[in-house]
Amino acid sequence: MAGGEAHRVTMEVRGDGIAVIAFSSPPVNALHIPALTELKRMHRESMERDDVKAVVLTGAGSKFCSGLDMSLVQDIQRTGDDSVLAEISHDLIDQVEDGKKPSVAAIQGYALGAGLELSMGCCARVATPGAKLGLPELTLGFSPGLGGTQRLPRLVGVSKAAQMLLTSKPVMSEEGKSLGLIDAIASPEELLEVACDLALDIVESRRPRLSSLSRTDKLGSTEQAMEILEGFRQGAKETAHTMPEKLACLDVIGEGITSGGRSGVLKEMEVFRELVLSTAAKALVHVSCAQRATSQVRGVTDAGLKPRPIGKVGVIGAGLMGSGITTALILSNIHVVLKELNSEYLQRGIKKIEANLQALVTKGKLDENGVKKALSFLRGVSDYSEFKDVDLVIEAVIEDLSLKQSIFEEIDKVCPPHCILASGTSGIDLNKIGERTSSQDRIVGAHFFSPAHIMPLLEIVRTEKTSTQVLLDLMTIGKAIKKVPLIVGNCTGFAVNRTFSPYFQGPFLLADLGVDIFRIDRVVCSFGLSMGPYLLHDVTGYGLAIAFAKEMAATFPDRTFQSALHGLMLQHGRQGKSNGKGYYIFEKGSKPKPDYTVQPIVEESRRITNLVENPISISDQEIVEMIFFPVVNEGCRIIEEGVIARASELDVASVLGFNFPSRLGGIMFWADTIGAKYIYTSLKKWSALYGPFFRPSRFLEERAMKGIPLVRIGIFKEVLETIFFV
Ligand SMILES: C[C@H](O)CC(=O)SCCNC(=O)CCNC(=O)[C@H](O)C(C)(C)COP(=O)(O)OP(=O)(O)OC[C@H]1O[C@@H](n2cnc3c(N)ncnc32)[C@H](O)[C@@H]1OP(=O)(O)O
Repeated sequence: MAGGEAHRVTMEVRGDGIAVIAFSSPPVNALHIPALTELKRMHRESMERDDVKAVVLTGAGSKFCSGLDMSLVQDIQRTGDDSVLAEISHDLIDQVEDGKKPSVAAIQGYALGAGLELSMGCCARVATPGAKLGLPELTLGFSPGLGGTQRLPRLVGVSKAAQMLLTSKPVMSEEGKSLGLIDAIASPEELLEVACDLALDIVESRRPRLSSLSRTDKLGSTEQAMEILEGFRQGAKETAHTMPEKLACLDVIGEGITSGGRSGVLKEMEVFRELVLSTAAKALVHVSCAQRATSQVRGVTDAGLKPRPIGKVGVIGAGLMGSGITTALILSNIHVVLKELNSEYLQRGIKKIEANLQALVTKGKLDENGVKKALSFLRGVSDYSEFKDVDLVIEAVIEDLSLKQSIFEEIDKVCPPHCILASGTSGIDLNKIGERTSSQDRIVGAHFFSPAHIMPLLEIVRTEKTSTQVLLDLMTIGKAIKKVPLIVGNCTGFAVNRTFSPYFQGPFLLADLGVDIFRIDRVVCSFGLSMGPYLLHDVTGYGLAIAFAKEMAATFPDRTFQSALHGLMLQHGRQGKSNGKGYYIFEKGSKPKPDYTVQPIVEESRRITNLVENPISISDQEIVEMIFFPVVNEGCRIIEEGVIARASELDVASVLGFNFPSRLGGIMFWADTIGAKYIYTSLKKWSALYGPFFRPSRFLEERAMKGIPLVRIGIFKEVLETIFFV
């Protein structure tokens, strides 16, 4: 949280001479300048006071600390000034470690990033059961900056420390205890008492006072330690071209081993500075902050309303989407009545749900008890009799307007008047879906991304009539099932599919210009997407793409490029993965292979479209640009039309809903790293050469001419300040 008032640090000196210093910055006790300044001041005071023998540092509430506040990280990135970090390292953590009196950390809930670093400065740590302890900085593109790379290896050994740092995975306090990171585990009720007792034990020499940075007992010999690091280095080298921070982090640990902890801390600061200011770190922090900012929606979360409880949900349709949505709901202990037309379809859907749960067991994310528990929240039905007490209905049938209209007409009658009526459509106009109901204010879109129990984005589509309460309720249930809810306006394709609609056209236009389709897939993968567009279409099937292309062409006839290729593929008996034959060949047990016998079909499409006489010759970079600049362009239209509230929301949507590389910061952030002017000029050139698909939007043109970025960086701070402090 940004700003000053929400941060509070208190000190209470107990009768036994222990000063309990508690810092509070809800909701996760992230550290920002005001809290750090207060913390430093109070710790210094505790060292000076005669009535204080030792200090216990703790977080207020049920959490210790989630690390440095993200808005502070963004401030450092914006100004390039990280002097504040050196101050914290020197004036706080070093003071905690080397001060006249011992300090003990009492950790509840979690200690992450700077939180764990602060606790490692203490001479002992007590944690609640299951508390998470970790250094997740590498997921943000930089390495720790407050001594974490030096103190962690000295507490848990080089191998475990390198593993924790490189994977960014936290350990629980129980493992932390066996590793030596934690000295004692205590229930939340006893935590403070145990920490105070431990502090007194140190004061009265019943326990040694240990300084993490001076310890060497867990490091082993220099040769052994360097050999361990070399092992990790070999693994990190494979990804070094995209993730250099892993190697840099290992170098910093190495510096501490060969030259001592102090020298390691200095090197760590230098590397932190370099990495935190890199484009990748800026991009990753931007996505993380933009994601958090989506939970503050003007006119919804600040409307003074309380979310209503959602105890029971009706899901209509047990196909791929319906079963995924149901899986997500029952995994979060929400009662679901799943409705299908008949028991055969229903059983098929329930099997899919069971398979979804078993896949989580295979991945180690759920155990058999968890499966049983989740299934106990599910009830399959084939009529609406059990819908009389549901709080929310999510319709997830096929994309057929008249079918959806009749379903909504029926649920409008059978469900209670407070029940939210949501459609899982991925693009049909919600006004049309709810046309035959008498309650437009409770109609809303709940667009999940497939597989719905895994993909984190939930696009909540509002019409002009959707009530604020309904939006708030759906946001709340979205969060409860671990989704990132994004409220968007109602238009064809909504925000995400509409923005990315050119991605379903551009690669086909390129093929019709003579660019090899397998090269297109390779280039898109090297750009950072997990799958190229042709393989994606094989996997998802062509039917959906053809239907969506028709819908886009009907709404935006002036700029939609329609390729004949999918239709031709179907005519030639190629359906993609579903029948094993598409652009790729699908064989059991092996990866999909390009099927070069598809070339005559691609040629046929080229002849039909007749865009150019001879195949064009372009570079890999131009392929990326010709595919993704039109996406940026459509995103600009979405922003201009107000379908989303902030450009950064498209970054979140592109990363979470479309797997756009987070290291590029999302589609609009990436566009800004290239520059609106270059994108505009390129689109203008291609539009003259290859048609209106590339025509630049007015918004892009305006930004290009005025030299204004498409996204306002630092959105997190700005949103929070607007909501909480203005
Ligand atoms: C110099 C140092 O080495 C550098 C650092 O310390 S960098 C920071 C490293 N720390 C991190 O990356 C931790 C990131 N946070 C998390 O992993 C998780 O938020 C958590 C485990 C702390 C809590 O998870 P959970 O309980 O599910 O809550 P979650 O929904 O994620 O967050 C709750 C709220 O806290 C906010 N928040 C979480 N971490 C934050 C942070 N570091 N700064 C600011 N706000 C934060 C979120 O915005 C969210 O706000 P909202 O209610 O308005 O949406």
